[in-house]
Amino acid sequence: MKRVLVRRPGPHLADGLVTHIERSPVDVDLARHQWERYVAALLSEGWEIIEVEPAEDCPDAVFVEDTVVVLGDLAVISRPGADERKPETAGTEAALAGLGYRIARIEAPGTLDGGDVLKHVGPDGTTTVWVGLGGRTNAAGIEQLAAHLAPLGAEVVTVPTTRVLHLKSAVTALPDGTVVGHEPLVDDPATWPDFLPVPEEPGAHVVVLDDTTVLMSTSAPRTRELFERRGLRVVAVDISEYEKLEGCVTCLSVRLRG
Ligand SMILES: NC(=O)NCCC[C@H](N)C(=O)O
Repeated sequence: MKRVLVRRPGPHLADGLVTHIERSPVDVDLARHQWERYVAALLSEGWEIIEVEPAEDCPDAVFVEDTVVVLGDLAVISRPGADERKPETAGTEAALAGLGYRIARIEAPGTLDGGDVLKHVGPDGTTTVWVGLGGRTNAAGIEQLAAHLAPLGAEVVTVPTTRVLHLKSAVTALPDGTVVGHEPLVDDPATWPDFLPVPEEPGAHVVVLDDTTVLMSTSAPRTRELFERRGLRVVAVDISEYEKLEGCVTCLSVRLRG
């Protein structure tokens, strides 16, 4: 079963947080249209869409990835590092509890954003979870996540993240586990022995749709070519209005597998 959580953008999207880049005006109507296209791309790739109830007072709620870490039958509800985003988690918890997931929570003083969590299941079935320690996620949050995931056999590895908002703003993984990133934004590429540098910052962000297909932004055409030369099929979507808010393709959804 391939299901994916998404959350419709609200009316205050343009007021979303911006930390590492200059603020530029967001066209909310265009952003709505881009979100519909993003969801349509997932649907046409065979994913069942599950909408989390909108959180209209939270400008950044569309970045649903930050509110949860899902592994197996467990949903660890995050405690976002930015106070403005803390109310977003209730809707995500309700949606996942409704789908039958076991619920655990990151508690104070821990903070953790789902965008800091990169998971990979190796060919031998071992799960590695790299977690960015930086602006939004603290050591207590990582310790709690590790304790929640340990019974599921996952190994949690802390990765200092200072140059971008979240670990997954810097690196993501291709279907074969190769970790890709735009080197100037990666604190220590040597963390991953098979690190693959990509020529564009948005090229660092992929959503794995199946063993040979990735979803990525149209704003990284040279990286797209690089991936296609490696034999990957690429589905590209324009998410310019979300990129102005330091969002990327990964943060607009949470894939639920199995
Ligand atoms: N996982 C992600 O990359 N999330 C992007 C969140 C962007 C939002 N404007 C924020 O600063 O929280």
